[in-house]
Amino acid sequence: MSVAVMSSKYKVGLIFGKFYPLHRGHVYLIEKAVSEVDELHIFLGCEALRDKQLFNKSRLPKQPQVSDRFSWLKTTFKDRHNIHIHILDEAGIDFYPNGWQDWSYRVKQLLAEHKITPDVIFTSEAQDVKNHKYYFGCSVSIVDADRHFMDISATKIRENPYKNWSFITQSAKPFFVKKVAIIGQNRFRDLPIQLANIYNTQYVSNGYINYIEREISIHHNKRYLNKFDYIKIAMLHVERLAKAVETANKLVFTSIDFETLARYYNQIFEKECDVLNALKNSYQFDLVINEKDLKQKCSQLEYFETVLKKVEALLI
Ligand SMILES: NC(=O)c1ccc[n+]([C@@H]2O[C@H](COP(=O)([O-])OP(=O)(O)OC[C@H]3O[C@@H](n4cnc5c(N)ncnc54)[C@H](O)[C@@H]3O)[C@@H](O)[C@H]2O)c1
Repeated sequence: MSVAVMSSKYKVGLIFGKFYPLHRGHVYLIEKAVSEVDELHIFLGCEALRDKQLFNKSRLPKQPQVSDRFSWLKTTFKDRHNIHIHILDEAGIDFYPNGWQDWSYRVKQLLAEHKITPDVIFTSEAQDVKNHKYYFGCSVSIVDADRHFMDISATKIRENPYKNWSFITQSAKPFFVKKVAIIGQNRFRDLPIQLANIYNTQYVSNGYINYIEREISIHHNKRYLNKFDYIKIAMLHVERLAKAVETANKLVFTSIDFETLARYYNQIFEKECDVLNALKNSYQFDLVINEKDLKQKCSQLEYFETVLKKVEALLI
């Protein structure tokens, strides 16, 4: 039995965007567009000064680089073989909407380079239709101009990524996840687990901590962990954190940071460890709370409330 091959409305479609950051409204536009074309080309527009300005105006915890934005698109559409992603360097062109002529010229150069002849441009910006038609001479298809289907914009996400978390694509979320280390002993040790439960997210455990603390407190001659074990423990922790970030809900919690680990090493072996020191300086936690830095003689509830307040402040 032969299967009828459905023909697309258009052969080649284009989409332009900054994807700063990539959200589900963009994905809706792209998936809807690709159902009307044989091949879809997405152009990720980059302009260093504009991108920096957008970041400065935003409440994003760190600036997404071109490589991040490219990788969000690549990851999201990794199984969509007729979606092609290109980087469009917009350097030196007046910012939208003042540079249409130069901008379209730059786009046309890139299209020629890749031998792309567009039949249609997809956008949700009704005000751009006239210019797209004029400069590219092809059809323009408007998708959900009023954002009925996915009521979100990248501006809103930049203003508050945590409030708009559900709109950020799964591929982009790890970039925004904040890492929190809550360090302490006894009942303080439960706090990162409690918070992970409250925030419906991941706790990254490290079963070696109890061991290490025993080695510090009991000064016997026999050591169970050698210097290399410490490096292995640190690397394992980096790996576990990275894995947790992949599926975390805004935050990940753990009970050790690398500064503490380097200090323990120092105490035990009475020397510095270059690997742990490098990790301590390069690995960024967004919040580290150490029991010893908090007011002493607090009740468990007071500790809980103090720490919770600090964590809440990360998501504002
Ligand atoms: N320099 C110029 O004069 C000029 C002119 C035209 C275009 N441009 C460039 O084109 C790019 C346009 O980027 P942008 O700001 O539109 O990017 P964007 O990343 O905000 O949006 C990308 C696309 O997704 C659509 N979209 C956004 N939210 C949506 C939602 N909720 N539902 C459905 N669709 C949604 C937008 O309409 C756009 O078509 C930029 O790189 C800009 O510099 C520049």
